[in-house]
Amino acid sequence: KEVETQTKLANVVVLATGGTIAGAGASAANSATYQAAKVGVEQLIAGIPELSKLANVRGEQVMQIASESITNENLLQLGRRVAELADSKDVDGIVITHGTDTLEETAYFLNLVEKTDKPIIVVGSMRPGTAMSADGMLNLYNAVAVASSKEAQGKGVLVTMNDEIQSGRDVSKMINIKTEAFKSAWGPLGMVVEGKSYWFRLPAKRHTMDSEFDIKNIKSLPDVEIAYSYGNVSDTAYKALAQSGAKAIIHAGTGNGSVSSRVVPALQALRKDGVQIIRSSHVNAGGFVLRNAEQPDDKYDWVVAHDLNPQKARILAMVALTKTNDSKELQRMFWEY
Ligand SMILES: NC(=O)C[C@H](N)C(=O)O
Repeated sequence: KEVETQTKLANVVVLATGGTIAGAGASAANSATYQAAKVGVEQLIAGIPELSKLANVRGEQVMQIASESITNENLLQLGRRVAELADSKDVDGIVITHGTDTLEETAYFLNLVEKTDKPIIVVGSMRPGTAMSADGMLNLYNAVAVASSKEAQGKGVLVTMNDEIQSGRDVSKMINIKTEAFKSAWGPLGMVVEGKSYWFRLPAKRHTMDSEFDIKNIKSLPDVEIAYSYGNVSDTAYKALAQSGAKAIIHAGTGNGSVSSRVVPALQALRKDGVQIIRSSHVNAGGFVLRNAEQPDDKYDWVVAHDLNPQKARILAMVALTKTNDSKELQRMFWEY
């Protein structure tokens, strides 16, 4: 009987990349002062014996970094390893432990480029494992639970933080320090409680199997940069980014992705020089930028990021630019993904 149940367990691989979930502080009182990316994947898994009841879990250390330092090369390396594992008959689900600072970027990237129905869950923590009320253990337990469940198949890349199942496309780190840091403007997809998932909605945007992008065809990612807007902003950053070789600039705009009259002429000139201009918004709870509202995008040949925040817009722009440099095609992609 025992053996029979064992063989029915799903095979889940935990790919560890670092972050606070692998962090360690000097004392249990250090919930905010600690070093990220210290604990290895074997120790993370061994720290949660209950995982063995959910799945056959094995770990791989892909990198060991704080996620603010992740590079495009790191993204590609991780994406390729995920694709290899997803192609393997012996793997049913993949969990990626990750720092929370850029977790939303990695989750969205994988959501765009991984051609698989198998569950891919990205997870992190707000407190290191050495702190009182550390959240990593439960977040990881929940990630393995979702990764080993049939219901998670075909729902795109998911994020399990604070008992919630979020779409990797929509979710964003909205606050630091607090454990309820990850939110989506459109709400979570479900909840995980005691290792069981409860679903309430599905992602509406194209992802994974339904995506036109494939990590296997992406050799490198083009340089896409973000410029932040505010009162009294100048065009210096925009020009400097273009000069350093940016193929597209994400305008992290105020409000509806509005552009200061001091910056508009520079952006018109950069577009004429071939740089793609993509208007996003840095409002905290989720922007909503529409074409030709605030600025005549049709006339200037600019693109709008719609509800994607600047850092997610950068991810889609990089992936999209591997296929096309046509602004109309880029805009289509920004509506569909
Ligand atoms: N909570 C965290 O994981 C923050 C950390 N700086 C990281 O992203 O790696």
